[in-house]
Amino acid sequence: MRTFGDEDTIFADMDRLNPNTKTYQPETLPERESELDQLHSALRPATMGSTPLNVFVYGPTGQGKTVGISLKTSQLQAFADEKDMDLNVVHVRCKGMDKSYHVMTHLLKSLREKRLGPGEELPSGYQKKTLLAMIIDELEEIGGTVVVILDEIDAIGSNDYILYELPRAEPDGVRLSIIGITNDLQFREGLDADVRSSLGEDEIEFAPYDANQLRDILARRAAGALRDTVVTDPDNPFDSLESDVVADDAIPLASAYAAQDSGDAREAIKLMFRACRFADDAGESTVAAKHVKEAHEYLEQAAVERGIQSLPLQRALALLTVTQATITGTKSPETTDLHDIYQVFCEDLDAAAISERRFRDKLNDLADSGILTKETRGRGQGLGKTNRYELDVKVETVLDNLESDSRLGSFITETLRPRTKS
Ligand SMILES: Nc1ncnc2c1ncn2[C@@H]1O[C@H](COP(=O)(O)OP(=O)(O)OP(=O)(O)O)[C@@H](O)[C@H]1O
Repeated sequence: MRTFGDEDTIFADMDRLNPNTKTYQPETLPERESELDQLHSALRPATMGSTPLNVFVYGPTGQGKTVGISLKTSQLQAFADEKDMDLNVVHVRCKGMDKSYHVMTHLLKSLREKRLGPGEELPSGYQKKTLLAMIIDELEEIGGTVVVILDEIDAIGSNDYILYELPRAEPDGVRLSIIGITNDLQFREGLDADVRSSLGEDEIEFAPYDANQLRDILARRAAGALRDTVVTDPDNPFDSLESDVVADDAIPLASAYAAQDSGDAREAIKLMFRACRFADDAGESTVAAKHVKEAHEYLEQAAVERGIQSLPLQRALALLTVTQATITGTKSPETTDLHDIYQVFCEDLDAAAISERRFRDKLNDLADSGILTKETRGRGQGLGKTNRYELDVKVETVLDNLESDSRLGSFITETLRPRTKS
């Protein structure tokens, strides 16, 4: 067994490469200079005793929205504290709150904690209107300038009561600004026109990072995280990176993978972090492209496994039909063949079967998420076309990840698993 403490490591400060925002928050975001300038301009009225503007911030996941807004509002808070101005920032993460009501209870709790300190109970049992009145009262108790950040606000779906009412509330003696953040572009498009115009007095887009920006981000985070690794010119982090630990091609490869996926900085950092940990755990002194490749495969596999584990029942059953066909050696089965297998499975499981057309949609969903491959072929002259499906993952991966599902577990153990052994 390895012993703690006496191992060599390539890390100087591991937290700097940890993508978890609670573990490490960057002090600067040069790639978001222009977006943060726009936010600056919306918040600046607060420094002059006026009301800062409401802002709607949108862009895909992992683009520095949360961290950027947090940097800018902390800067504003520090300024206000220095000048003895009455200003408070309240951050509510709406993820997992599926209604305006939940957002309101959490907002009220956060506002109370701002004033009274941590440990406030989540209010419950109130009517929506009463809750709104309580929020307004609490804002008035706090007074001065209050910036409310509603992060991942798309969680509330179409239930946008809070987004309609809050910007219209006029608490006495309070200069209120609301910053709504979302990574769901459809949510933004689908907002009521009134809500959009009052909440989005200013709208700021965080467009996806390109590969060069990701290279700079990774270079800055690697410097400081890894031993003997420094950036000598902050304006050109990647070009000026000097390192005894990172091979020249490692960061470009990690950035290229992330840029090709979605330009997500969180993914890029996660990939680089994993590559560094692989190298470190193997006792190697250099992080090379091979570690990045290994990390990429590892994370892709982990994502596929999570995807399989969270499949709804009908999609999981559709996947099991292709798995069954693979186990029995049927090459490229057609939808009809798979639907026949599916009906037998449904009988065995005592589950209601869906039509072949809907079943085909489930197979296509699985192909879209990279768990199956789909090929459309002609059946021969005048006979139309047919879709054929194959697993894009190992049989074992499917069985291992669905076996813990309470609806399917014993069916897999008793019916499918034994066939893999024959
Ligand atoms: N320009 C940057 N420089 C350094 N790190 C960055 C940069 N942009 C983002 N990050 C890092 O990437 C991760 C994701 O950032 P953040 O949480 O702010 O993204 P987001 O746009 O709010 O994503 P989501 O919509 O999923 O909440 C964090 O670890 C953050 O520190």
